[in-house]
Amino acid sequence: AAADPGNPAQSARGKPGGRRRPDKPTAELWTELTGLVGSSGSEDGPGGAAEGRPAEVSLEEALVRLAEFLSVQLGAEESFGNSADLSKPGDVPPLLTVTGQLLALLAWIRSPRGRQVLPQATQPASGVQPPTPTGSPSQEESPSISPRGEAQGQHPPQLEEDQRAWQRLEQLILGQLEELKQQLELQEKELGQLRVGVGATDSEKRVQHLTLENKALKQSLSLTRDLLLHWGPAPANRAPQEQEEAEALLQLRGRLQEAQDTTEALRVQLGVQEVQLQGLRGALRQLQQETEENCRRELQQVRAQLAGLRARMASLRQGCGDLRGLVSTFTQSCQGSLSEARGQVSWALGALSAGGAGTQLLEAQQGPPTGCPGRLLELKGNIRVLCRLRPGTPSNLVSLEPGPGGTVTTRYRGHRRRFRLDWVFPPHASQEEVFRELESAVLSCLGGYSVCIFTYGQTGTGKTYSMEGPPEDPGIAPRALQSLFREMGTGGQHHVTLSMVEIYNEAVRDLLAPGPPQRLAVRQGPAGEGGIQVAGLTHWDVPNLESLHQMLNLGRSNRATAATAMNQHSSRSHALVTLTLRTASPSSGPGTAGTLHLVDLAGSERAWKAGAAGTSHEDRDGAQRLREARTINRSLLALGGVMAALRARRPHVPFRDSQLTRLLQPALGPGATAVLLLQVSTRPEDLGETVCSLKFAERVGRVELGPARPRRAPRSGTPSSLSTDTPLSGTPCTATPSPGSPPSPGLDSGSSSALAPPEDLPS
Ligand SMILES: Nc1ncnc2c1ncn2[C@@H]1O[C@H](COP(=O)(O)OP(=O)(O)OP(=O)(O)O)[C@@H](O)[C@H]1O
Repeated sequence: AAADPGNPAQSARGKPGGRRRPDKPTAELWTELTGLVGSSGSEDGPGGAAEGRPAEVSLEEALVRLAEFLSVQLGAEESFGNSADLSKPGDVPPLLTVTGQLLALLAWIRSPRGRQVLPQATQPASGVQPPTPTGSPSQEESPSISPRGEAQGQHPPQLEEDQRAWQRLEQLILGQLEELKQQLELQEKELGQLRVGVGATDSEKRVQHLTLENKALKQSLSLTRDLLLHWGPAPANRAPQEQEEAEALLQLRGRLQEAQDTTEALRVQLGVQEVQLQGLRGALRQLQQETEENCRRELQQVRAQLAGLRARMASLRQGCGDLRGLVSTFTQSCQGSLSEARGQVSWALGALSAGGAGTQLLEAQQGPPTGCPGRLLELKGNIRVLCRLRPGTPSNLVSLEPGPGGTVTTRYRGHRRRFRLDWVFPPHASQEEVFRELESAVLSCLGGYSVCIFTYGQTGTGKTYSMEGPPEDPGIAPRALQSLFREMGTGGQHHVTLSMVEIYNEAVRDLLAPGPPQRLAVRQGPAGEGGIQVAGLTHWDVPNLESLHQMLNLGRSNRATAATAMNQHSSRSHALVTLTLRTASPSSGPGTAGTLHLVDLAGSERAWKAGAAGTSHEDRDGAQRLREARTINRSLLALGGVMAALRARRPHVPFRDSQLTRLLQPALGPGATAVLLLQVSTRPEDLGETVCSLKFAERVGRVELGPARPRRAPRSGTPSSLSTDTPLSGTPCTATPSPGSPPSPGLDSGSSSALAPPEDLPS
């Protein structure tokens, strides 16, 4: 009350009709109260005794006035709309609580027991009449709050009534105490809830509220204690009461302290929980991130595994297909071998029955070769890759280990790469050495095998040199023909035919046609029979080696060549020479039809390097070279695609992508034997293309065509040069000249005038 002396007066002034006593304004009550405080204290108090009042005021009187003041104060608060909701124990204002406690104290003082304990304290020490507390907070609750003087002057029935009222009040106060207890319990419960962990902000507010309440309670209690100390009975008489009060106070203080401690502990706990909560939130966030990350990673792994499984499944499927192919190839090979054996047996039997016993051995020796070399090749299903290095300035960027299973090592753009090939010929290797390695394959044609030898490489690396060679040092083709004719001897057991075409700017031209070369149409053979047909292609019977050389020279001269920056006599086309060797079959059994394809591919080249970059109308030659280079590269690319498909054993092989691959289809079919002679340059400026060529050759080396098997000769019709499966039929072919007759009038002279290239070909 001493802490805020101004407010009571102000609040009382604005509400004259409240519970406040009309004849005693709040200011007056306050003055009285402060006067009491001053008078009850020491003499240096704020002047109560100095105003002439008696020095002693009874405790009861003082409490009555204090209660009166507080009740007026409560009334004022209520009138300003600050009325508390008494149904909620937590909302009971401290002022009401203190007032209630004061009233309880007063009731106790006025009770018989209180009067016994405090006989003097309830009596005013002097003759001061305390004011009548008619404006007490609740007339019903405290009917007997009246000055002690009045009580003394009352009649006995009135006294009894007072006592009953006091008892009621006592019960009421006890009820209030019970309520307070309940409040405390509720607070404890709330604190418990807070402990459980309600929202941090609400909890803090609640804690602050409770702290304030505790503070107010503490203040009210200390005020009560002060009042009790000041207005209590004399030390001698007050001892038991003081002790009791002190105990009660101690209890209250203890409870207060407890509540404070609890609050403090709760606050600390809340702080800890907050920190823990923050930590948990952080951990949760981190956990979420980690989980997301893990999920993402696992998803990626699963996807990768799935992709791997798919790839594996695809490869397994492919492997299955390959296996099926191998099985069928094996079956076919067995059947082929069987029929070959049957043919040989029947041929031998026929020979035996026709001739005498003395000639048996000789004829057996002159019979169809058993094809031992071919049988050796049968075991190698792969395309064989031989590599020949062009003579030139030695470079330390290309090194080699020559011989069978040799290697070529390149150092290109800081990468060292080693390529292993079936055979590596050093730059100084002779034409003879190269052919020796191919001879067995060439001779296997006599046993009915299909053999294809093709040269591949960058322009100017010696493909034509290796295939044709100069007259003084012939290459593979002349040597092969010579070897074949030597092997065949003069027995006339074989029927040899020859055809020769070139593919220039994707046009197929007959290099041995008796007249100007015509563009020929390439078609797929009849459905189910396989193979291809070249309509109008001339097949020449070759009676002897001399005629064969003449024909080859003629075809070679008809081939399109031109001078480029890389090669003075660069072949601008792919040339295919096809030699068919049919055994003159005995009447009792079928013969064989071997085929030898000799393919001199045009060189792969970079347009700018080959000096073929001209595009202007004036530079017609340059434009022509550029066009040639483009078609050459495109067809070589198609050949690479075919090789890749064959190597991967894809069900579809893109033979139709270019004329070159279409014509090579029979030569690269199942059961055929193919040999690639790779020509490379060791010049540093050609290193890029050397590496590309070696890579291509390495890939080709992995292509499996299946075990080689001989072919049976067709019963009739024109021999098939480009399709070993099916004879050319449907479109009539050019009449085959009779054996021994020259192919054309100009053939003997070797002139190309009779078979002059068309106007669009370079002369
Ligand atoms: N091993 C070799 N020994 C001697 N000379 C060679 C050898 N290889 C190539 N040459 C020479 O190199 C030049 C080019 O050779 P060739 O015409 O055969 O190359 P190419 O690869 O056929 O070129 P293109 O693809 O342009 O037709 C020729 O003059 C040839 O004589």
